[in-house]
Amino acid sequence: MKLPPPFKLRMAEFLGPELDKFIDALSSESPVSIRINKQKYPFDIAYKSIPWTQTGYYLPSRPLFTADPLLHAGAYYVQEASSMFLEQAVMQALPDREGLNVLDLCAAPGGKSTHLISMFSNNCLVVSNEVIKSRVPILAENVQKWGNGNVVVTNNDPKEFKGVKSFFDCIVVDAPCSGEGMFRKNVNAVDEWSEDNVQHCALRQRRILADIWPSLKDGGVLIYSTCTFSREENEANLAWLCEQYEAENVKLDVSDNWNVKESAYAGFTGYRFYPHNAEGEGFFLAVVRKAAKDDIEFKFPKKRGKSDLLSIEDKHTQAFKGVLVNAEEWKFYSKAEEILAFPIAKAREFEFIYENLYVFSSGITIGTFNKKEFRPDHPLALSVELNKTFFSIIKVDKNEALKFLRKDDCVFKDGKEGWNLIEFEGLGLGWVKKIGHRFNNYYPKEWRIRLSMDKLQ
Ligand SMILES: C[S@@+](CC[C@H](N)C(=O)[O-])C[C@H]1O[C@@H](n2cnc3c(N)ncnc32)[C@H](O)[C@@H]1O
Repeated sequence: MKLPPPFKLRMAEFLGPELDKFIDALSSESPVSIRINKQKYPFDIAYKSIPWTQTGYYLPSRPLFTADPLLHAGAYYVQEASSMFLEQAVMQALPDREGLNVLDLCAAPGGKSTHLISMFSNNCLVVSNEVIKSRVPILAENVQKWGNGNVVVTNNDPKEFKGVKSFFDCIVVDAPCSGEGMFRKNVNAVDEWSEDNVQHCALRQRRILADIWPSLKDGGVLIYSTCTFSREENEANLAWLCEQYEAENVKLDVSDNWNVKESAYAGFTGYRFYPHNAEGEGFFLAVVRKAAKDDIEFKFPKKRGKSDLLSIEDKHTQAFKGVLVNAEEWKFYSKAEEILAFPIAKAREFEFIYENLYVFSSGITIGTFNKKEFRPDHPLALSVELNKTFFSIIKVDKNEALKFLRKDDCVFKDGKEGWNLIEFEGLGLGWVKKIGHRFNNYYPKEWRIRLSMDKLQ
């Protein structure tokens, strides 16, 4: 790999005699790793575990992930190992995770969001935001596959969070960066690297931090990460943040065996992953806590904003309430034709997000009533809250699952007239509607597998 000389000089400053090892590591194979969705796949995993997370594993080689129906069912997420260190920041800085409001500000394609969702249960609200419109659908897809209903996917610029002041207990800023830590995985990042770009990224990151800071509650935690090594984009930005605002640096306990490097700069401590030390790509993470003032209770504004969300009175929910297990813990809403559900525990917060931000998808979309017929929505099939006794189930093998996921015409031995859930190894994949001998495949066309069956087998 031909590295830009000024980049090498910068790395020599950090690494000294270890520079050659670092450069050698950039020419070695990247580890392949996945993070398991324990709510969907609670089984023992035979692979080597990633030490800084309870649900991450290294695979011995890279399989054709597209050909695994379990990936499409949301049983796991393919994610770079270092970035799973987010779990340590959350677990250590927020040991009590009850009733919190959480924001993942730079969320697409959803690696950190799906990880956060696994750490914050239904009495918490998770807002998963992405500013770039074209990247929002893949984020929503990954969140929906993960299957939890306490999540709102939004499409807003950080400065548009102005109306959501002092609301979040935790904000994750996985900032757009110069990508030095991804040189091994993405050689284009090497060509795009320049000193100017590092400065440009650092300034953009400061803008993002300054824009979102007012949305963090007093005493709240901001977790900042990048996949780059430059000090300007990492410690220096956070030292600047603590200088500008009232915030303190939170230190984490890191085991020596993980080979994560604690870095100190201008009195600020962060955690660095170098590919020749830790088993993963280059990564940086640091945590700050906003100074706690006397009154840390968030109060909803008296005047409500506008929203297209209408709550459905309880007496009108009987026809579809049974589709969720523990339906009494969910509040039902209509949005245009659609019925959706959100945990009652966070219903007011959920409505507040609708009143203030541009919501792309949210909660569990249950379905629509068309000419009095209930038509289930795709996310319901993927939901961990689905009450399977409500539906007829067609269990499929791998071959049938792949055909279904390709949106091919399918014929099944079983199945009742009407809606049937397609299930692979106990996990919902989507819906078919049986009409006479025909099965209409309702897998979303934008999500379908595009590889041919012979390439998948
Ligand atoms: C490092 S990636 C996020 C990866 C994601 N957190 C994950 O774990 O899958 C940074 C994200 O920031 C978004 N982004 C780009 N410019 C931005 C800006 N000015 N403000 C906020 N986010 C931005 C990018 O579109 C990208 O999705």
